[in-house]
Amino acid sequence: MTGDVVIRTRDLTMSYGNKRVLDGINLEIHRGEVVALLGANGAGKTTSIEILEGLRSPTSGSVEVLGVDPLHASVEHRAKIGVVLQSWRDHARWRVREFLHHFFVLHAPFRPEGGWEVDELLERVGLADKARSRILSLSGGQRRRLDVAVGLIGKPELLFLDEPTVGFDPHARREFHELMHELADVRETTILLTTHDLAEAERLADRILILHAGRIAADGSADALAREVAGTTEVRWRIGQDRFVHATDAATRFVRELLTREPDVEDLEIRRTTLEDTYLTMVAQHSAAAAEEAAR
Ligand SMILES: Nc1ncnc2c1ncn2[C@@H]1O[C@H](COP(=O)(O)OP(=O)(O)OP(=O)(O)O)[C@@H](O)[C@H]1O
Repeated sequence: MTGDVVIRTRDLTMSYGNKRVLDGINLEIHRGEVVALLGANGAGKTTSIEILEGLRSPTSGSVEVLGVDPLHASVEHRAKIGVVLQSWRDHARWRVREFLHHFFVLHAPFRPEGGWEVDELLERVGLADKARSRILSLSGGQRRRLDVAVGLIGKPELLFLDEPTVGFDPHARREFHELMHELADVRETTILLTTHDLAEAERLADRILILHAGRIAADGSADALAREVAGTTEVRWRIGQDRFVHATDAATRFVRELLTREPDVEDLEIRRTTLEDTYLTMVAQHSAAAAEEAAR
């Protein structure tokens, strides 16, 4: 992680009334990183993103996004940031191309080198054949793709995506993932996304953050987190009536030695630890640690 710091929070807290949602978040995200923010419903993901976007004022702590406090950012500064929020915008009678063109014009004064053309972007999000359709005639997934296009039109340096692929069919999801990889790898766009789809997080993100009980319960690549919990791979086998399971980082060597040692092995299964396994284990560990701390 050598790039510039694009997002920095120090001791960030957020309460709604007397309900503490974020409880001292310290975070640095670097240029070109793709970071997935995970957590249960109500964990504070949207709240965090809204604070980083400058839509919400935190209770305490400091926030810097592209070097400035997002609450006091200029229009020029905001133009460097693309946003795909959870909520739908209500522009039912607009036509798809007209709608995207509207945002293109808004961004025009700040247009960076190599920005998207409207038709090029419609093509990339798979809406070229819907360019003249009214927004009200789009399916949920198509509407979501248009939201993504609106977030991208200014060629942002930083992209916030709140559950971007809800309603996407598998094909659209695959194309979206390819586009995100291209943005991060070729254009060095920094991406912070929330998702409940852990397979998507694993596929897309260099780095996973798990938000739990107002704190960052885990921070690392999917592989590194899996290693923290146990091994990255689970090996299962049976000898006679007895069943065995072993977590390891070196599955091939382990299996080779096992078969040499135990010629009667049957039902051998090798299963990579998924992010879902890691997530559930880490949240459980964090809950137990928090309960222990509260009891002290
Ligand atoms: N404007 C608000 N006023 C009061 N409480 C709020 C407000 N917005 C969010 N909350 C509460 O803050 C907590 C965090 O909400 P937030 O929407 O940030 O969670 P989330 O992690 O994005 O959840 P989800 O996965 O369901 O989208 C929840 O308990 C929610 O009820």
